[in-house]
Amino acid sequence: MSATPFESLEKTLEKHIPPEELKEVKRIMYGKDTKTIELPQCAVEAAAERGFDLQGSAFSASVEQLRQPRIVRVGLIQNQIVLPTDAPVIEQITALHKRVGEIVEVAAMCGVNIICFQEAWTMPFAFCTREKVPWTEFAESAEEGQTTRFCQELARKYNVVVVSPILERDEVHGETLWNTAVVISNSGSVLGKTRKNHIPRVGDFNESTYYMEGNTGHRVFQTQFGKIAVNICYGRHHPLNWFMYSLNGAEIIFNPSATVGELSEPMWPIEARNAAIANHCFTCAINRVGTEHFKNEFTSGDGKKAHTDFGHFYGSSYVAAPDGSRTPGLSRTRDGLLVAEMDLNLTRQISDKWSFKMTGRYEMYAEELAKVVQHDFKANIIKE
Ligand SMILES: NC(=O)NCCC(=O)O
Repeated sequence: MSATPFESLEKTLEKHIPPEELKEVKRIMYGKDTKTIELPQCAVEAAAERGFDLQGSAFSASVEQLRQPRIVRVGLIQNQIVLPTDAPVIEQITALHKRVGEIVEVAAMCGVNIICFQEAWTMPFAFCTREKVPWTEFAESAEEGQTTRFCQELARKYNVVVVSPILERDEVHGETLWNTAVVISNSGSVLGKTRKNHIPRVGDFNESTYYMEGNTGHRVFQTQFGKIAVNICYGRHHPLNWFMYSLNGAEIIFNPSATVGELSEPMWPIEARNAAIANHCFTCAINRVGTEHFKNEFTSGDGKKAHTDFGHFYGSSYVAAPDGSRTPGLSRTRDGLLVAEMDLNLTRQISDKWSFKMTGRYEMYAEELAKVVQHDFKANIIKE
């Protein structure tokens, strides 16, 4: 990182563009303006004291004659690891529980109903190393692990749905490891789990060393606050992955991620936002923050010199709405909590306007895709 870190795109635009032009720039780049939510003073003070970025934005929707608004507040948490990566495993996990717990407390002050953490939130993103030890020791049972028990307490205490993405150890199936999001109801019970479908094979993201492609399909969780799904990290590059969650009825799709500036930053503001537009739903993109250093050097066979860090995880978590609008992003460099208020009625309102689900030619795609996946498929190219 440079000496003066680039804090966020929004801050730079606000600093350099005159107000009248800024309005137009934002209209084109960010869509219909979101409203800043006035958050309680106690939350603002706690965030300042605890050293994290706190932002609140609300999306607007039309008032309908036959349905009441369905207002939901979601909370997105992005954070750095707390201890060095060579600290004892249990101490690293406990320190992360403590840090995220104090941010969740502020989310509760802000009236958040559903909260989601970043991908593999209880550990450093050690998958770059390809070392098994001690990283596999961070894996836990989705149903009974200490992290799930911790989240159950949070859910009960604050009446909040918790989406907790962890490295899962599946003892029932021969200790298989998975990249899993556990969904905990606001009652405190484990509603279920959903696994990452797509494993990256790019740069230092050597994740296939650790866990397998998910086998839970595109399940959607009916919560008290709406129907939610979780498309974990690399799944955001796969439009059909978002699409399938949406076909199963997801109104909000969370995308807990871990990705670095050099690899994906220009794609970040586009992909989840495009998914919200294409699927008439809300999407929540969450990325971790900071640079994580490892004891042993590693390479990824890409010609780069051996190194001990992944690069900078750029945070910038945001929420996008089906009308194409989006919130400003959280900081690129600091821990943060983004509170976004939405009326879920907007999903149907935009669906009625643009009708992508009606105009999509699914039967034609299904027929053609069935042929494409055959080993003897021949591309449909007409030649002279
Ligand atoms: N964690 C993960 O899947 N990262 C892959 C890199 C990216 O998707 O930008």
